[in-house]
Amino acid sequence: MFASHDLTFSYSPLKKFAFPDLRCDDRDTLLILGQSGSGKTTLLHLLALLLQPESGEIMLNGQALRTLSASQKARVRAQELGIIYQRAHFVSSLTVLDNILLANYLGNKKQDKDKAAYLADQLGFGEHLFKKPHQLSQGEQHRASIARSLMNEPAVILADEPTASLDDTNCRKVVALLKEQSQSIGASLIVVTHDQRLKDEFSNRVNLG
Ligand SMILES: Nc1ncnc2c1ncn2[C@@H]1O[C@H](COP(=O)(O)OP(=O)(O)OP(=O)(O)O)[C@@H](O)[C@H]1O
Repeated sequence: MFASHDLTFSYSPLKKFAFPDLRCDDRDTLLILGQSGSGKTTLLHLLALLLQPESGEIMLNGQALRTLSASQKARVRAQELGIIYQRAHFVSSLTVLDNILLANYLGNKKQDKDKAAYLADQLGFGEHLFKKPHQLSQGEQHRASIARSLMNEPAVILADEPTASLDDTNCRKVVALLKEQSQSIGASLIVVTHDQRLKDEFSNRVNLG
């Protein structure tokens, strides 16, 4: 179970955020909707332990995460969190496959090429695995980053606008795959988005305004 309580954060004295409490059980989903600038990415980065909250707590299966050391946070991030960033970040000199396998390497797990190939096929970019990231379209790069986030069977999948650059067909496919994966590995799935198409796909929703 993944939850946050009383999370606050500020970039400056003029820009303060107080986020609603969140809770997402294993195999459950949570959609966080908000307009551009409402703080969706900020919240996702807090949950991903990439930003330090001013106050409040983040709990994963009963463990408080806010006060972990930097190296403990890095371990949780690499092993327990599958993060899909708004913009995909890849090592440009490596193939798409090796970029996906990097998740295993960083999580200190065995590199699983079969799993990478399976996810790439499911996400519709199987024929691009041996290309360099810049040779893929934005949508394909985004799907590659989704595959990378799932490689270590994380306890929590955190997705920032996972469907923003996708047409309706691929949007449905990506949502279905994220749900199917979170079900099969027992993960909590948390999606932040302004994409109103996702409203009907998730029963648990929080609005950031
Ligand atoms: N590093 C930063 N320094 C200062 N202000 C920032 C920083 N990052 C974001 N902000 C501000 O905080 C607010 C929320 O940003 P955030 O990226 O979390 O919004 P968002 O809801 O994800 O928006 P979008 O849908 O456009 O990506 C914005 O007004 C933004 O300008």
